[in-house]
Amino acid sequence: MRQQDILSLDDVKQLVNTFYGKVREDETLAGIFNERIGNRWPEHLEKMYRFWQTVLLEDHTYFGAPFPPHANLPVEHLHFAKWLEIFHATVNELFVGEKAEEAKWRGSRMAEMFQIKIAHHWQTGFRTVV
Ligand code: HEM
Repeated sequence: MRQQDILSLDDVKQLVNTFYGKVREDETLAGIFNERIGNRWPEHLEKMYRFWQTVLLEDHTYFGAPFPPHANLPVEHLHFAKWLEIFHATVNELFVGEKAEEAKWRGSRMAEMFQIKIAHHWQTGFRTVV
């Protein structure tokens, strides 16, 4: 167990690899991820390193739009609750400090925002993906 903050790209990689390792074994989430990602896991992980590197280390390497790939996923509150449970547990297991808190805070805010956008997306008949 390492108890230090998330300070480098190697730390970000460790967080992302450990998190998605657990996701891929979780009965609620594994099927949803595998169905969409198929054999593109290496690319997905690379993208997520860049996403969290941008958020936590202020190294701007991610230029995507996070929401659109989630708009049509078969997910509801219970999936986001599970995502957050695994993400928070992974951060707590590996890191401690300001960036570790920020990672959990950011994950929670994004999960909240995605759920609001997904609800809106369904209500408006799939017209909005922004
Ligand atoms: C129920 C919860 C979630 C599920 C099932 C889920 C699933 C996925 C899947 C399948 C992809 C890959 C899409 C593709 O490449 O075809 C993806 C991409 C991504 N996810 Fe999630 N996700 C969830 C929650 C979150 C949360 C809370 C965050 C924010 C921290 C997040 C951030 C991202 C980002 C940044 C990408 C890459 C977007 C891009 O293509 O640029 N996801 N997600």
